[in-house]
Amino acid sequence: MTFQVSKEDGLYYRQTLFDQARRVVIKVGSAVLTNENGLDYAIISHIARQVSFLQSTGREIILVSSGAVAAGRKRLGVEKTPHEELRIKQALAATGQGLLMQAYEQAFAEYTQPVAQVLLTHADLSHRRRYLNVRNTVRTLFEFGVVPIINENDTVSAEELRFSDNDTLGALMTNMIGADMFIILTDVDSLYTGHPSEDPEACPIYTVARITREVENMAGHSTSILGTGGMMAKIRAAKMVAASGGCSFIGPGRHPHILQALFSGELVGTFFLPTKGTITRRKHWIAYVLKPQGAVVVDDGARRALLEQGKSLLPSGIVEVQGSFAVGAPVHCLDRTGTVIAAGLSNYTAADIERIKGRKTQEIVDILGHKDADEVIHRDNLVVLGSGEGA
Ligand SMILES: Nc1ncnc2c1ncn2[C@@H]1O[C@H](COP(=O)(O)OP(=O)(O)O)[C@@H](O)[C@H]1O
Ligand SMILES: N[C@@H](CCC(=O)OP(=O)(O)O)C(=O)O
Repeated sequence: MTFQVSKEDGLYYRQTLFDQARRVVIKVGSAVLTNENGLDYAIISHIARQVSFLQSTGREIILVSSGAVAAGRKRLGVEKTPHEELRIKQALAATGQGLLMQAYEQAFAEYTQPVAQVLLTHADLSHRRRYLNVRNTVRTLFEFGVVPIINENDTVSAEELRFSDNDTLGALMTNMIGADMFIILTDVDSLYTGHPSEDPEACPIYTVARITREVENMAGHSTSILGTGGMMAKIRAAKMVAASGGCSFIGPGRHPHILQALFSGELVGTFFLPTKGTITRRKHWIAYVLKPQGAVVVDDGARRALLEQGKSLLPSGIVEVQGSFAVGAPVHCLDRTGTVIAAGLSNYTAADIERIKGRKTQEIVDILGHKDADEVIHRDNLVVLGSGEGA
């Protein structure tokens, strides 16, 4: 299996990279934080102890915590239904978030560790200024020695503008603050080769060197009873972090000493190494934070130019435009099979691309009566996402 490294190499990477990690994002799932009685105070207390210890070693820690909906559900006695309305979830989150923070405040107080609540919506990260504001606040909290506890602001997040899960939110925070490590604590010991409760032959993976299609396919669609994102969201999140040069870990959040075990280099859970040839934070923001407002389908020549030659996208390589978008909008580039191969910011509106697609750069002025740029997407604003062949 090409995506893995040997146990010995994996151990070496863990010891070195955990030792070097100064900024760490730790995401804890609902499946870890809650039990049949609501919030699991014993687990929250273990997390507070371990995070306070890491903080005392001079590291800066962000906690991304789920659990508001699950805690609110228990508090109000609302049973989970298959297609629960968003407004119900939002009301449960509003009820549970206070309980969650109260539990953290108390648990961290044992270690005189101050904490802060930060609730975010996707819109907060997709506007560059708001994104920078959040980053400044988090940095200031670090200066004060505070552990920020982040969750999605579920009460105001509209369905189409959600992060979709806290694994994604955690990966975006990791990149935003330039953390070296993203730790995902969940209710399984590690990533398994197949869904552990459906595939009796599934075995644990220790180190993933590269997140290939094979690795992505290991994740089953289902989540635990309480979770939202499932393993698929965790692998996607690890891929985002790897692309900007960080490491990720997926492991058992109920293990009372999991963070100590990890930082002393024990072989637990699944460790994802950074990908070589990483992208800048700005490009990461373009590719992963912004939601695409449309797409352009490119021909085989343009596909090669983007994937193999690091070129900009010219109108001549475009065969189709999808959606309606304005100048500067984030768009996806698809190959002829419909696979997303790149993301970027468009220099032209969808309507203008419709008119100049397949035409030479020199013809743009004659067709549109103006020319804002030679390229539809300049390579400075373009991020290659994969070849669609196991990348
Ligand atoms: N290949 C796999 N390896 C491990 N767990 C998997 C796999 N595929 C699917 N899962 C499921 O993912 C669940 C963890 O995700 P989730 O329920 O969203 O937890 P959390 O609340 O921690 O985010 C596990 O309980 C398991 O049911
Ligand atoms: N924001 C939601 C959690 C959403 C979520 O991603 O949950 P999970 O899959 O348990 O990490 C809450 O606080 O309940």
